[in-house]
Amino acid sequence: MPEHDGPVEIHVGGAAPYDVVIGRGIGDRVLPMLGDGVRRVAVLFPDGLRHLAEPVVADLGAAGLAVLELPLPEGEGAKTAAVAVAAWDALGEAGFTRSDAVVTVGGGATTDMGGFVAATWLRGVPVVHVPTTLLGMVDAAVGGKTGMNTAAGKNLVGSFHEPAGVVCDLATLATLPHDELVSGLGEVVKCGFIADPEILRLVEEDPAGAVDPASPVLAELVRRSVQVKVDVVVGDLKETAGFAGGGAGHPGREALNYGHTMAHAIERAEDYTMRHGEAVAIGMVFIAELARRTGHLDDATAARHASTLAAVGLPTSYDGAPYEELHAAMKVDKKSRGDQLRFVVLDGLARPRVLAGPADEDLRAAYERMRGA
Ligand SMILES: NC(=O)c1ccc[n+]([C@@H]2O[C@H](COP(=O)([O-])OP(=O)(O)OC[C@H]3O[C@@H](n4cnc5c(N)ncnc54)[C@H](O)[C@@H]3O)[C@@H](O)[C@H]2O)c1
Ligand SMILES: O=C(O)C(=O)C[C@@H](O)[C@H](O)[C@H](O)COP(=O)(O)O
Ligand SMILES: [Zn+2]
Repeated sequence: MPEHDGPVEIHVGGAAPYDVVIGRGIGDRVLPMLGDGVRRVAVLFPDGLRHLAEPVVADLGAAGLAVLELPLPEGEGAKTAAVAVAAWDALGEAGFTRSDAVVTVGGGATTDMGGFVAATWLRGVPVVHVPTTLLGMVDAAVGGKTGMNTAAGKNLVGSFHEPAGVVCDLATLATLPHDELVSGLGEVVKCGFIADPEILRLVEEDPAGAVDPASPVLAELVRRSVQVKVDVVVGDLKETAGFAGGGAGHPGREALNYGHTMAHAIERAEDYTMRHGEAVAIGMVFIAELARRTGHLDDATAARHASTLAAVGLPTSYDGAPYEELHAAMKVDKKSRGDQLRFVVLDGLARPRVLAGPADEDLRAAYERMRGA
């Protein structure tokens, strides 16, 4: 996406179609996405990002909409039942009806919680997402997965609720801390491995550009990653294709969970203090080794995981929790069926498939590789 070009629009088809707009200085695209009938809007944002929410609030107010500002706790602290209850109470007090809507401004934690509030209030009101992290733009804000964590694990409560639109304003990335930008690259690289190897080439060719919020390389990575996500979710919004297919063919939406079975276990072991994209990076190194050991993936493609992730400063090893703890946490992953763990592995570059019930010996060996052993 060359710098001089205008915004790019990626259409998401299906029963509730919407657009993802990617560009710079495009905050004014929120209002038209809300539609004509909307009278009131709740804007949810982390308290620390008030400066990014304010222009959106002002724009909606200037158009005559009544705006209810709902500041949330920072980051993962927003994804709790208590925060959902507080938001529902605020909407109830303000008398929000089905002609009202939600707008989220923030990272993936904000779009997950704001999307969940929109999905559940009156069984669903429209939501427009304005992701302000790389990870939110390329992944969390697109595709309609919403939710929160429980004591048992990551994202265990939620629903599918597609947004009415997504506005990825690359200008907001200017204030994003470097480590947060790098974390988003975890999901970008994931898209490269599961579907679009050109992403890997771009990252490997110019790792400095990949982590520069002003670079055209990053803009192109956002565009390509959003396209990967859109292509997957339009075919399998509710993530049923992989199980229905018995593991033999493309896993449908479960492909987007590449690296996540271990990643979510690590995040829980770390009490959600590790960034999601960092955990996904480590989880991909784990799963690449499992795929290699079980005869799915060649040595070079498996090794490429750690080298590409390390090139942009992502972690590739983790030894903070014992195998037994991580194994127990992986069992509550949504891909599990009964006692059987199911993973997304690669049968080769950009060829995802499901691996069900791998041998404990292989899991332990992949865990040892992940520990850097
Ligand atoms: N629903 C999905 O499909 C999906 C996909 C991927 C990830 N997720 C979820 O997304 C979450 C991670 O999202 P994230 O990586 O965006 O983290 P995050 O939402 O926790 O944001 C990270 C930090 O950056 C701050 N921040 C955000 N934008 C900023 C900006 N422009 N300038 C300065 N600071 C800014 C936030 O306030 C926060 O402190 C996880 O909970 C993960 O499970 C969901
Ligand atoms: O959109 C999806 O589907 C994904 O799996 C994208 C993931 O990057 C994301 O972290 C998602 O929230 C994980 O979903 P979960 O169902 O494992 O909680
Ligand atoms: Zn993820």
